[in-house]
Amino acid sequence: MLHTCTMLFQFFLASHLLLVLPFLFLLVHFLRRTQSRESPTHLLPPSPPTLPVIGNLHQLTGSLPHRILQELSTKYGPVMLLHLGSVPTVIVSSPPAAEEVLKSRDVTFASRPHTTLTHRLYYGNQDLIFSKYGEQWRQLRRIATVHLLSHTRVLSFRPARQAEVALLVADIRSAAAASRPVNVSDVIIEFTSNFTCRVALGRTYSEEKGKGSKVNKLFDEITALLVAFPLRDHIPWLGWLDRLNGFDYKVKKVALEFDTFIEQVIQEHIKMRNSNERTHNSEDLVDILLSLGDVDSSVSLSQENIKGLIFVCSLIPPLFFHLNLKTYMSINIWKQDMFGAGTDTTFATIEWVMTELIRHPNAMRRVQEEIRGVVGAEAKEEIIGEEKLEEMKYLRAVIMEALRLHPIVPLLLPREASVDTQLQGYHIPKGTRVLVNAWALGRDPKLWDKADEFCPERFLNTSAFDFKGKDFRYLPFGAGRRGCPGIGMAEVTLELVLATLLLHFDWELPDGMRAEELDADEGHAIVIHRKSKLVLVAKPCRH
Ligand code: HEM
Repeated sequence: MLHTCTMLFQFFLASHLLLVLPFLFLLVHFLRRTQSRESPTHLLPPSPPTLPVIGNLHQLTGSLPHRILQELSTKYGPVMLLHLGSVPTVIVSSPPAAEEVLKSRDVTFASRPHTTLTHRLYYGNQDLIFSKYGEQWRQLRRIATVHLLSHTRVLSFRPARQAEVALLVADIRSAAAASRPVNVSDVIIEFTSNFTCRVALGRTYSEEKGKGSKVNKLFDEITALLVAFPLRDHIPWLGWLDRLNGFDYKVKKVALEFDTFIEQVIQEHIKMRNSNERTHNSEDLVDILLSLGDVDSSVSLSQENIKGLIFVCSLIPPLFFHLNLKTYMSINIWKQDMFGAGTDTTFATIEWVMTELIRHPNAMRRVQEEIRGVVGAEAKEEIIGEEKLEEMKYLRAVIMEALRLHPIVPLLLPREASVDTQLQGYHIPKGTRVLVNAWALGRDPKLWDKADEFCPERFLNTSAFDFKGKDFRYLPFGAGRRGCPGIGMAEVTLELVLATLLLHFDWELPDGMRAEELDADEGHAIVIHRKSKLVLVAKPCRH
């Protein structure tokens, strides 16, 4: 009896379900349509058509990514969704959208995506640049701003800065005396790498027999990996191919060798600290990191944190630069990654400023007059007093304008939405990557008068812009809580080097080349350098 009842009930239920299901289906469909029409909360940003598996990757070839993305955004809008393989990536290229990412929803977008390489080379992302937003990042950021890159610390590096600037001037003088053109790119990279090496490690390793070539080889391997394209990061289901083609093995091997090297640097510093056998006068960044626990009880750093901080504070790249500059150049520095947060960026900026000044003789004349006027009688001295830099307003405007046209990290560093959120009314699912196209913002004719022209005057007599991202049209150092913490260090280095070069020398193009013939092509990289090296003739100036 019970069995019959159950059968009848099941039949009844099934026949009703058959009637009810189409109705339910229509209801859900209707609700969905009403919701998407009435509220934009589930509307994704516009997107160019995608191909299966690779998404929009095929559209990113042929030119530089920031230029391609700028062109696409004129068609698809300032908040545009691309699929890089299977990775949803939003590109932002208007001031209100940038402000939402970097200011009003800063916390939501404060994480960085992790990739195979950053995870394995950057100590499981236990560094500052690639840390997810959270307690670990907060602690590392505090250490960087309070202990490593504070105003007082930047001042304390003055002797190292001045000593290296003196060597730079001597180098250029000797080229001028021999009537040789100066390879400005080479001398500037040597300066920035030597300076950072002094500040960071307090010494160089170049003179150690045998070690140089071993470390060079390691660096060759890292560079090769940095320009590779791990499938796992963009098309995860093909990740097994990374194992099959040996990529995973190489990354593991290089990460291990690299760790052994950093470990050795740390051990040398510990030994020196214990025995008081310091070979240099002031503390370097490794010393500071190692003694942090003694001076700040709130700091607790793991070995991985220390190594990660050493790694990102540009302590390693300059070392390699120093070990063998020629090898470094020959293995193609132009393809370097953000590996040298401090070194590479400062070097590339100086190169662009000199390029624009040579192409604009009026601006060159004006900035030289300013510098020579401010320095006055002191001009006989080789090195400018750093307190004089404050007075060089036009020089600052020149640097700002060069960075508007050539923001050397044109897409900033990638961010990631840590929860489902909104951006300019569009729905942004958790995990979406976000790139802010600072290059497009700086060149937008709707935002700037004569947007493609070099015109430093636009930054004179105005306090509307700064390097911290006060105005979202101008973001060469990013903005918000993940904005660049090295601005203070970069500013003084850039100003001192440029003021010195422009004080002591008049600059010309070689072989009768005309200013309009000098190219300003950009190389392929995350930090954008000139494509070719900048070679100029320096004529010592008697003031
Ligand atoms: C002209 C020189 C420089 C430029 C143009 C520059 C630019 C940038 C940019 C665009 C970012 C990403 C910001 C964002 O995502 O909003 C960044 C981050 C960073 N920069 Fe710089 N930078 C320069 C020099 C330096 C120096 C000298 C250092 C330190 C020695 C440094 C250390 C860092 C670090 C650690 C981060 C990551 C911060 C974080 O994720 O919390 N930078 N920089």
